[in-house]
Amino acid sequence: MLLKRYFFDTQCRLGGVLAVLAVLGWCGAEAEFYSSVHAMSKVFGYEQKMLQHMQKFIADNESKLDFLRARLDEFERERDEAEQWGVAYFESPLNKYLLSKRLTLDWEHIANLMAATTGAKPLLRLQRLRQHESMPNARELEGAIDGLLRLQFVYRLKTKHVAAGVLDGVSYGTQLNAQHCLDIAQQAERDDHLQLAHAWLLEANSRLSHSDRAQLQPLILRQLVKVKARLSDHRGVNSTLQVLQNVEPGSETPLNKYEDLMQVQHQIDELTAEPVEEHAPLPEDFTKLSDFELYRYTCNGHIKPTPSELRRLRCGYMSETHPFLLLAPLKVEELSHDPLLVVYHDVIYQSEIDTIARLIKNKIQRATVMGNNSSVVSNARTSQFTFIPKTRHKVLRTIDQRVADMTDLNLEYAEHHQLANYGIGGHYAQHMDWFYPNAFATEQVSSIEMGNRIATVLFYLTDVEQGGGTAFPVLKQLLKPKKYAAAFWYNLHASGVGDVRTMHGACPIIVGSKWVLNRWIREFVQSDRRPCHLWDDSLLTLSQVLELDKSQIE
Ligand SMILES: O=C(O)CCC(=O)C(=O)O
Ligand SMILES: [Fe+2]
Repeated sequence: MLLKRYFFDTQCRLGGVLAVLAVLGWCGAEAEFYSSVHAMSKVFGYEQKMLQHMQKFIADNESKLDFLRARLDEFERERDEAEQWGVAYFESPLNKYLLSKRLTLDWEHIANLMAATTGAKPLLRLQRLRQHESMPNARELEGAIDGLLRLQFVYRLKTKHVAAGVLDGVSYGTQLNAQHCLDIAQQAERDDHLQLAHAWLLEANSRLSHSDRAQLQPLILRQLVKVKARLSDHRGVNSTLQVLQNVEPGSETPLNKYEDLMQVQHQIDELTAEPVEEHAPLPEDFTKLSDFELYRYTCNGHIKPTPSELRRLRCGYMSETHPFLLLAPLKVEELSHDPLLVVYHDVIYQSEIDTIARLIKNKIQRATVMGNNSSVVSNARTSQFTFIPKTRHKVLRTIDQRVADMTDLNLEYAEHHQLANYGIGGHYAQHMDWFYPNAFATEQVSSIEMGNRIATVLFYLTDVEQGGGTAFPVLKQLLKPKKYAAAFWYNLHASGVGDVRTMHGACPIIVGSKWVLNRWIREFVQSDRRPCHLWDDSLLTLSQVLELDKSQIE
C-alpha cells in the first residue's frame, strides 16, 4: 500500500490535512519547495526576515511589560505607604488627590495600555510574509514528511536512528522531539504504512519530555490504539486502551503522583515490547521481486553485481568515437556490455554548469511523468525540472557537440536539455526512458517524427552526499552521482525495440542536493551511426518480450 502512496500515485490527492485549494495548487504551476533543495534554500531567506519581525514584536511587548511592571511597583509602594499611615492617610488632601488620580486617570491609562495590541506592525509584516505566494504551506510539510518516510522505507532505516538524526549510519546531530515523531506517525498511518506508524508512535512515547507528557501522551496512545487495531493486534488494542484510561485527563483516576506516572510508563514499556517489525524481512529470492522492489533493493545496495560479473568490466581511456579524442581521450568506466551502459568522467566543466545555473534561475517547476493522456504530477517523481532549447546558449551547443563525440550519435534532433533538481527524499521511481508504441499512437510523444529515444546521456552536475544514486536493477548497477561525470546507455535494441533491461530510477536523496542534465537522443538521423539489425535482437530473452507485451497491453 505504501508503494501506491509514495511512489505510484499519479493523481492529485484529496483529503488528509489538505484543503481542496491546496490540492489545486499542487497540480498547477505553483512554486513547490520540498521537491527541490534549490527552492528550499530560497525560503530559508524568508524565515530570516520573519525572525527579525518576531524580535521586533518581542522587543515592543517587552517594553510594554517593563512599563507595566514599573507602574505596578509604584502603585504597590504607594499602597504600602498608605497602609502605614492608617486612616490618617485619607485626611491629607494630597493623598486624597493621589489616590483619586490613581483610580481614575492612571488606571485608565494602564487598562488602555494592557488592551493595546503592541507590536501590531511587526505582526502585520510577519503575517504578510507568511501569506507570500512562495511560502511553504501544509502541503509542503506533507511532502517533506513523505520524503522522509520514503527514505526510511527504501533504505530500511530504523526509526530510532532517524529520530536521533542518524541517517544510514551518518549522524547529523538533529534530534526529533515527541511532537515531531507523532506528526510523522500520523502521516504514515494516513498513508497506510502501519508498521512505520507503529514504530514512530513508540519513538514519540520514548521521547516525551516532562513538560509535554500530559498533553501528548494521550494523543500518542489514542493513535497507537488505532494503528494496533488496523494491524489486527487486538490484544495490543486492549492493553493500550487500559493504559490510555490511566493517562486521559478526564479519566476516573487522573495521574497526579510520580508513582502513577511511573506505573503507566512501565505499562507502555511492556506494550512496546510487543514486536511489530518496522520493515518486512529481506526477500529470500531477489529474482522474484516486482519492478519497484527491484529498484528499491538496488538503491539500498542489496542487489549488486557478483565479483565474477564485475571482473568482466573495465575502465580506461577511449579515443575511438572521434579523431579529436586521440588528443584528449575520455575516461570511461564500463558498467554493462549488453545493453551498453558506461560512465564518462570529467565531461562537463564548472563554468558550463555555472552558465546553465544562470539560464534556469527561477524557472524550475515540479516534474511530471507521462499519464494516460497527458503529463501529470506524480509521487513517482518528486523533483523539479525545466527544459531549455539548445538555441538558448552556445554552452548548450558545445555540450551537445561533446555528447556527439562521446557517443558517435547525431544530436541535431535531440530533445531540449532537461535540468532536474531533487530535494528531501526526492526520487524518480523505476522507469524506462523510451516510449511505448501506444504513446506514439496517442500522440503523447513530442516531435513524433524524430522517433524513439535511442539513447540517454545523464550528466551529474553535483555530487550527492548520501543516497540519490541512479539504479539499474536488471543490470545490478547503482551509479553514485559524481560531479562532472555522465552516464550513457542505449535505450533501444539495435532493431529499434525498447530494451526493458534499461529500466532505471533515481534513488531518494538522503542528504544533499542533486542536479542532473538529461540529453535524450532520438532515433532519427542515426541510421549511419547505429545501423538497425534486420532481425529483432530483443527476442534474445523471452521473459523480456513477455514483460514488454504485458506493459503494452496495460
Ligand atoms: O536522476 C537520475 O539519476 C535519473 C533521472 C532519470 O532517469 C530521468 O530523468 O529520466
Ligand atoms: Fe530516466
